[in-house]
Amino acid sequence: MVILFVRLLHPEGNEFMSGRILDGKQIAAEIREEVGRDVAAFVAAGNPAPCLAAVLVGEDPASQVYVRNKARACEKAGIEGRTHRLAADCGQKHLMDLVAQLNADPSVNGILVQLPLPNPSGGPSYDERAVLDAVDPLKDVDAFSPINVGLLMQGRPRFLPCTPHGIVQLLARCDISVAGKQVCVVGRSDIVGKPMAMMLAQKDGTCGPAVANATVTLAHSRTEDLAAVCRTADCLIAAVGRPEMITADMVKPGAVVIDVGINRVGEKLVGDVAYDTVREVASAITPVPGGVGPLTIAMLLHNTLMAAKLQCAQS
Ligand SMILES: Nc1nc2c(c(=O)[nH]1)N[C@@H](CN(C=O)c1ccc(C(=O)N[C@@H](CCC(=O)O)C(=O)O)cc1)CN2
Repeated sequence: MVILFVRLLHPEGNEFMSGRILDGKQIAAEIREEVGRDVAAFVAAGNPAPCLAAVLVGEDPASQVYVRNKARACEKAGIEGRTHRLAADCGQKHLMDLVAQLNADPSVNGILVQLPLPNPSGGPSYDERAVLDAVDPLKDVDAFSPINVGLLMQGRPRFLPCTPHGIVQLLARCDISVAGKQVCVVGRSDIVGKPMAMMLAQKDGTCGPAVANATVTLAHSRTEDLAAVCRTADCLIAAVGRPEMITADMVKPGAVVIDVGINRVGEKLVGDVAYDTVREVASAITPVPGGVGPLTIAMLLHNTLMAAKLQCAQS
């Protein structure tokens, strides 16, 4: 892992550090290699290669990239990746039928439905919740089904949602402990914000490596004086989907800043954090691209192998 650690002199004379860059891409590569080795051992023990079915509805360019990258990552790790492409206007029933078919197919270990589902003008709208509810919890490698969300909530998770799990791995592998510390998660989405807050507040070891026991604040668009709330955080996790919304004045000096945002601004990809200026205040920060994003895919591979092992143990 490349760690940049540069000492600078502030124009006003205070010495401070430019934050260490947390290289998610490198850590994701390490995890993918580990999963690849575990897959090889699983297959060498006489099991079929794990199989992940990805369902892509419509032609959203970003979703196409993510699904393609997931298929490539599967292939490299020795996992069979199957992509099911449906037209944007295929309709709820068609999509539900495909999920039911994948649930029933014993050769499929993991199922994911790429989000967001399209919302074509004049076309059918989708009940996303109903689709995610329909995925067999034992194949739910995104951990979006109510059973898996409930198990996490109760502190006995089966699968961990990929992006928050990636962040936990990143912190652990960079030797950053949040135990007893103030963590502020900005954004209350079902995919990132809510499960992230839950995972960091759990007891040690509940969610993998010992990145837990934090005192968590879950902030959102209605939080009063968001800047002041953010400034209380030793670790600030931004998952709001608004380009460069977290500015340096919202960050406590020395805080660890994790940027989950991936926003396209013209040709450029930017996070939810104003990287250049926040880096001057933070002790460590994830870049965009190359931070949290790659970890999402690495943890999906991890979950797919786990699903294959679970199903193997049950048969
Ligand atoms: N079913 C799911 N849908 C979505 C999820 C998810 O976990 N499950 N998360 C996001 C999209 N996503 C994975 O699906 C994802 C997003 C970004 C990256 C990534 O590696 N980003 C790169 C930049 C890539 C680019 O050029 O766009 C980076 O940050 O370095 C991976 C996966 C929403 N939907």
